[in-house]
Amino acid sequence: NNQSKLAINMSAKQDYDCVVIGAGVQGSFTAYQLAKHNKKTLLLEQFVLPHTRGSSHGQTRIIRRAYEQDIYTQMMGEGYQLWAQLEKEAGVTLYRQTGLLVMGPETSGDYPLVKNTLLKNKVPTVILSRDNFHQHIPNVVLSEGHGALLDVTGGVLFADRALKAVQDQFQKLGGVIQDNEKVTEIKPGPVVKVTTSGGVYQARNVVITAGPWTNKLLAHTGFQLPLETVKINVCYWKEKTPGTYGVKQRFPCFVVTGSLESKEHIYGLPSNEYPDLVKICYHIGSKTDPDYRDLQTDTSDIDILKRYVSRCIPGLVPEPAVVESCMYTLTPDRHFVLDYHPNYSNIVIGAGFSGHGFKFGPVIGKLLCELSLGEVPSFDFSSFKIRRFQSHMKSAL
Ligand SMILES: Cc1cc2nc3c(=O)[nH]c(=O)nc-3n(C[C@H](O)[C@H](O)[C@H](O)COP(=O)(O)OP(=O)(O)OC[C@H]3O[C@@H](n4cnc5c(N)ncnc54)[C@H](O)[C@@H]3O)c2cc1C
Ligand SMILES: O=C(O)[C@@H]1CCCC=N1
Repeated sequence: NNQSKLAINMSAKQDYDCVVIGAGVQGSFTAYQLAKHNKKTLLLEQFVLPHTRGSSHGQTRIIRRAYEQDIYTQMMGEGYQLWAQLEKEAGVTLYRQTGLLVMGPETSGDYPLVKNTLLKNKVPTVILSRDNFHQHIPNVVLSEGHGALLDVTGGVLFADRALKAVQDQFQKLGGVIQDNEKVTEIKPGPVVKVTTSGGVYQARNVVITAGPWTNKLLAHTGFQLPLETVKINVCYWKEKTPGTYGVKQRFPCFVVTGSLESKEHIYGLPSNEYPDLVKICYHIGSKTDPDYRDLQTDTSDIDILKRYVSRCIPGLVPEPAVVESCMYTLTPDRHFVLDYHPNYSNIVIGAGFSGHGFKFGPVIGKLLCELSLGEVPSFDFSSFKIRRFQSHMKSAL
């Protein structure tokens, strides 16, 4: 019976080269890379897969090279190649090029930084003038004082499909996924002991990619990162005329960048996953505990979105037709954490993807794998090291 199976599992320790904790986009790509390097790898997930309770679910995500900082634009150079490689290996389409429309205060905040990064890194870009904006992007109103450009490489990633593809490839390479197994204890040491609701595992190396639950897991190792988890209301808005903002009509993904004066921080994707519904979200959420996400009921973001939609996207009904939930795990500077655990060099942490990590999944998986194998990382990850938070950190002991 189940009880005795559990008793047998709990007593028999199973050995792996590496245990990856958390089967979101980052853990799944890390496990896949480790298996590609012939490492005996276990990917643990607390929920039954696929699930909708973390940060990687949903049908779509934006992919883009448009960023304020060179490092992300450059990382995505390799990112696109690795996405294409997975598409080829798995025989599925994961990326649809739509372009990414960036709009924002022309001379302040993030817009001029993004423009500069794109041009400096020679990313195919079209700068739109106020005069020709309407001709290229009908049915969107460009706010007064805003500039607009198109990152031609931008588009949609089919997120759920991508997660399944990378997990399938991992298993084809001999990797093991145990879902519905929550990690309840991590005992660091030269061989790390990982206890779950279903068994006990040992590995020379562990990678923690637990998204919003990262600090709950790190508490077992006596360490905490300065992370904040927020809930995002994922809103879908109905087209007044079906197809006006459709992926098939090549309506682009878009981002409205903020500045000190205008705190819009809004982004959207063409209608695709639900017929005639355009996904538009606010990039700032309200603090939540991932185990009680649905108790966070703040909807002030939806009020901001309603005003924006009615002012700038006149072809949509300014009331969301569908609202789903997702979470960001924020660092104070909104940059990722990709590093060794400060006290245990055989535990690697990938966390704090701050609401923009999906597109980087293949690159992050590669880097976390390299760190775990003790290899020299293939790109300079100094911006992502934990020591930048020295003043924020506190011990959980
Ligand atoms: C609304 C929304 C829109 C976004 N849009 C974009 C976008 O357009 N483009 C983009 O690039 N990024 C976007 N992102 C960000 C991106 O989706 C995230 O950065 C990324 O999914 C984070 O992945 P993760 O693997 O770190 O976390 P998660 O997906 O949360 O994975 C962590 C996993 O760890 C598991 N876990 C936790 N604790 C345990 C435990 N004790 N035992 C076992 N398993 C455990 C969890 O169940 C979970 O499955 C968006 C995010 C949201 C919420
Ligand atoms: O990461 C992305 O591209 C999106 C859009 C901007 C805000 C967050 N996620």
